[in-house]
Formats: sequence, structure tokens, C-alpha cells
Amino acid sequence: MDCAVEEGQIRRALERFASVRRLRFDLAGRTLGIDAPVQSWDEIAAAIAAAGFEAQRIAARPPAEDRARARRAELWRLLAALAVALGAELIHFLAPPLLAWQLLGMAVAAGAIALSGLAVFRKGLSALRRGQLNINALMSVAVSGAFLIGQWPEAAMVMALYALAELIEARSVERARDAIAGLLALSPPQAELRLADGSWALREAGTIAVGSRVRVKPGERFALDGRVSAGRGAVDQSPVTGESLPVDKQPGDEVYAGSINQSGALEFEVTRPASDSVLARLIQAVEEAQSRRAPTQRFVDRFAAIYTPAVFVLALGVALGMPLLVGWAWSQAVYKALVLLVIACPCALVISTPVTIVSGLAAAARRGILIKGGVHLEQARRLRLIALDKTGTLTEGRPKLVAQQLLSSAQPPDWILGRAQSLASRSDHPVSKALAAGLAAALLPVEDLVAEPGRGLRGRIAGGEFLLANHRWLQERGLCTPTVAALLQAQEAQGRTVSVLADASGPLALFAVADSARASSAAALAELRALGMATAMLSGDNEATARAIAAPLGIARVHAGLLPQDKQDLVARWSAAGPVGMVGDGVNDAPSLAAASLGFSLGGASTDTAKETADVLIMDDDLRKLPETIRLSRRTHAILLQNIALALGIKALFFVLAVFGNASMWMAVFADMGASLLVVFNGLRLLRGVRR
Ligand SMILES: Nc1ncnc2c1ncn2[C@@H]1O[C@H](COP(=O)(O)OP(=O)(O)OP(=O)(O)O)[C@@H](O)[C@H]1O
Ligand SMILES: [Zn+2]
Repeated sequence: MDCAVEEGQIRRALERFASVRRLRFDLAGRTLGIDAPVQSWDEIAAAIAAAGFEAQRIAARPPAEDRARARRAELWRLLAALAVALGAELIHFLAPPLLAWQLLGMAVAAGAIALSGLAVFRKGLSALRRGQLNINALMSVAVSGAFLIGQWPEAAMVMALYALAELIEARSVERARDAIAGLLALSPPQAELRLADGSWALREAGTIAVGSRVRVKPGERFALDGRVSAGRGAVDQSPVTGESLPVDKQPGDEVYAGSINQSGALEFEVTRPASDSVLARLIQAVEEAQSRRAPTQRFVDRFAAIYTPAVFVLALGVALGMPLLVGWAWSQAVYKALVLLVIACPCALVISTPVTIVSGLAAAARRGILIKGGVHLEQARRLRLIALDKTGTLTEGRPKLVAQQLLSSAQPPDWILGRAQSLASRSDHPVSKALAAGLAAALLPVEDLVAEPGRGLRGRIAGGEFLLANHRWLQERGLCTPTVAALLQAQEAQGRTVSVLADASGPLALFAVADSARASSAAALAELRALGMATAMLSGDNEATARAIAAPLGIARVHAGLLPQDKQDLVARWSAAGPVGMVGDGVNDAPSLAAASLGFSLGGASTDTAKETADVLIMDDDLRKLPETIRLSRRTHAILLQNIALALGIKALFFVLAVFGNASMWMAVFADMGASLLVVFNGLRLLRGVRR
């Protein structure tokens, strides 16, 4: 495989295999890494053969130096072909018009073609035999045609330039990928490991076991993920989370491979093998995202599949039609038709999209935004409404007990608080956790504990049945007296979430927890609105509480008291009217994340379920990454359009020149190469301005 067009053909052929997890193309090295189970290898090889390529299994990747040497040899071969082609031109121009000289010139031209174009002819012929029209077939026809009508110096020139252009193009695509790999591959290969005798030694990061002790000096990068066990200091985590400010680390804190230790020596205990670090998973996700084709890419591929045969038919029309209709000389008409064949090369068009999208994904990853596919990158700019979950998304999700009040004097305070504490300590819900952490009573055994989603907890303690209920549940149970309701409303108006301990006799005590809005929330929402997005809050919490949190953030649409199912229904209903983004963090949010056109979750705060369901992961929990994602999506889209216009525009220009002016074949090849390079560099612009 030589160019992006062929890469696309192979990609399409393998796309339908569910077993193929990842494809890693190395155009310059002519190798393709396929991550798939052994059983499907034969099937895959057969699919590659059906696409017109011959797959050769390699025992191991040839070492980097060998590949570099092979690339250099190829470059020299093509430069030599170019020189020989120039020789053919010189003979054509300078030599006397004798048959001997003619024959010599033809031989030299044939030599240049053989030196540069054997592979093109081989692949072109095999495509023609299968009744396909690919770029190799077109070039073979064009070059043979030019040779036969006596334009042998030009035929040689075109073949040499074309092969050279393909080489340059393959290298630029490769360079785009390397730039991305380089941006992401930031963790050092070795780490300083403590050995059994207490001494320190450098070891390959891949061989260090979970639980080992590793040391990082100031200024060095972490090679592995872990938990600090000794030392303290500031760590720059921007390569992993995009967080711009260094984070202070002390024993017990998590550190990530790829981040930079800025001050103080830190020792940490390895918590994940090198292959499973957050950074490694990030890289893997971006690579997987690359191999899934985005909508624009599908469109371009489909277009190219029509465009090439269409130009071929047109060329045929010019060759046959023009002499008959307009009275052109046959040789002139055939020559113009051959120029058209060269123009039919869709290379620039076909590489324009993947390079742009890959750069966009990498630029996002460098900002700590993990986008799980080009589709999602393209989708973000279409969003008109963004729905945000309250607890844990707009707020920190770490509520604290800020007020408590006894509502009954039938039992001693210790008796009541002990029951509340015992129920609360049995649940992982943030409200319960805040209560458990805020009270200090002795724990009693709880039987028949039931968690009622969106309502609270119920259980038996020492023979009595108790509820730890929110306002809604209290009302449903008919336990809410006007006095209690007034007390609850006073707390709710301050944005607090209230739970009431109650038994059959009625409410016993109320507990109010407060959760503060994230520092980034207000700015993020203002930016979203400036981008023209509508925002809405979805919450399982009480309406008054939710409104108290929403008001300072400028969110007018508040939907509170929702059960997880209600959230999903709302999002699904809105999605039917237009693309909706949903931002959530909890297990409860997974259904609505899936129902949204684009689901966002927070990398640090979210549950694993939410992270897996989401299409976009915001690594450092900074909500300002939401507007950033949308801006990046818009920029990516603009560059995609520019690239498509550029690729097609240059072709159109040469098309007109070829038919009505005097564009020559080698000019057309040159234009193709120039267009390819332009779109590659335009796509790479997305990577610029990204912090390393
Ligand atoms: N296990 C529990 N312990 C205590 N209270 C609970 C529990 N489960 C639900 N609640 C009550 O029900 C309300 C809604 O809970 P739910 O889990 O649906 O929403 P949330 O995740 O807290 O809020 P949001 O939807 O804004 O993220 C909570 O505010 C709380 O008052
Ligand atoms: Zn091309």
C-alpha cells in the first residue's frame, strides 16, 4: 500500500470485522498492525486480498533502522528515476530527429518508468483485471497512452513525479501521526525502582510490578501511575489532564504517568501496570478513535468512489468526442484525455479528512478532553442544548452536613442521632455519606436495609422501622406536617439538601447538607451561552434546592425531583427535536448519557459506568472544557471544509486548464502533490497552540 487512498480501501475492507479492535497503518514502512484474535487472521487476510492487496505476515516489525534505510533507498531510487526522465526530455529537445536518437530517447524514458513505476503498473493491472478503476489503473493507462502517442519524455516525467508525490504524501501522513504519537507518548520508558535490599535501580517501566516502590526526582516525569508514599511537592499533570496549574501532592495522593514532578523528590507505590496507566488508556482511546471513520470521511470516500470513474468516462468522452464534434486533432484530444486521467487522482481529497480529524482528536487529548471518536468531534458543534446533572457535575459532589435539628422530644437526642447515623453509614449516596461523616454517634446494626432511588433509605433498627427520607418521600408517606415543611423549605431556599429521619410516630430529626458549585461552573455556563447554547439543569434533588443552585449559575431551565428514568426520558424527548448534550457523573446518569446525542462525563469525579457510557471524557473535571470542546469541533469543521474546498478547487482549476488551456500532464501531477501537502499542513494546524 502506497498512499492514503489505498489505506482507505484496506480500512473499508476490514471495517466490517467486529473482531478487529485496532488498525495501525505505517504507509512509509508498508506495514499494517492489526489487533485482532488469531482465529480471524485468515478471514482478514482473505478480505485484504479481495481488496486487491497481497498480505504478507511478518514475524516481527523490522527494526527502525532497517525501515529508515529502506525509505532512504526508495527516495534515491525515485530521484534517480527523475534524473533519467530529465535525460529523456533532453534527448527529446536537443537530439537531431533521427530514428536512432528517437529509439535511444524511448529506451531512456522506458528506463525511468521502470525505475519508478513498476509497482504502479502491477497494481493498476490487477485492478483493471478485477474491473476496478483505482488511481494506479488510471496512472498506468495515462502513462502508457502518453508513451504510445509519442509523448515518451512526458510519460517518464509523469511516472517519476507521481511516484515521488506518493512517497512525499505517505511521509506527510506518517508525520501527522508521529506528531500525535509524540504528543501523547510522554511517559519515560524507565523508572527508578527500590530493590529488596533498599537500594534504587533503573528498570524498564513495563517490567515493574504493581505494589513496587518507585522514586521520581524533581524535574523528572512519572513513568507509572501510583499513590504517593513519601515526600511532597507540586506536580504538573497537564500532559494527562490538561489542568494548567500544578497540583500539590502529599502521601496518599494519586499521581499519573506522564506528569512532571516539579519540586521535591516523591516516592510512590505503583497502582497500575505501565500498559494500563491513565495515559496509556488515553493513547489507546485516541488510537481507537482514529480508526473509526467520521461522517465527513465516509462522505469523502463515497465521493471519491464516484469521482474517479466519472472523470475516466469524461476523459474517454474528450478523446472520442472532441475530434468528432469540435474537430480537434486526434493526438491533441487523446493527450487532453490523458491529462484528465492524472487529474482524476483523489489523493488530496481523501487524506484531507483523516489528517484533520486525527489532529483534532489529538489537540483535544492534549487539553485533557478525551473524545472517543471523530463522529463525536463532528457532533459537538451541532449541539444546541446542554443538559447538566446537578450533584457531582455542577457541584463538587462532596456535600457536608451543615445543619441538624431535632423534631421530636419523645426520645433522647443520642437515641435519634444514633439511628440516623446507622442508616446513613450503610449507603454510598453522597447525601448519606455526608451525614455519616458529620455525625458522631455509636453505630447500631441495621436489618432489612432498602435504598429507594431518588428517595432515601429504609431499615429496621432494634425492632423499629426507620426512614431517612427526602422531602418527596416524606410527603408520599404522609409524614410531612406544615411545621416540618416550613423548616425544610427554609433549608432548601439556601440550596441545601435535606433528609429527615422518621419512624411510624412521625419525623424525628432533620439534617441539611450543602454542596458547593464547582469553581468552573459559572464561567463554563457563561461561555456556553456565549456560544449560543441553551442550558438546563437535571436533578434528582428537590426543586427549591436545585433552583437555589441554578440561579447564580444563570440556568433558567431547571428540572428537579427526577428519577433516573425521568432524566433519560427528558433527554430522549429533547434529542428527538435536535442534538442534545448531557453532562453527568453518576451511575444514575448512564441511561441519560446514552440517550443524549453527545454524552460528557468527568474523568475524576464520575463513576466508571458514566465514564464508559460517555462519548467525551473531561479529564480534570473542569466544566470549561465543555465550551472548549465545542470551539474545537467548530474549528475542526471549518478546516475540514477548507480542505475539501482546496482539494476540489485545485482539481477543478486544472480541469478547466486541461480542457481549454494548455495544462500538461506533469503540471497536473504537480498540482496533485501540492494539494495533498496543503491539506495535510492545514489539518495539522489544529495541533498548534497546544501546550506540551
Ligand atoms: N441512599 C440515599 N441516602 C440518602 N438520601 C438519598 C439516597 N438516595 C436518594 N436520596 C435522596 O434523593 C434525592 C435524589 O437522589 P438521586 O440520587 O436521584 O439524585 P442525586 O444524584 O443526589 O442528584 P442529581 O440528580 O442532582 O445528581 C437526593 O437528593 C437525596 O435527598
Ligand atoms: Zn494522488
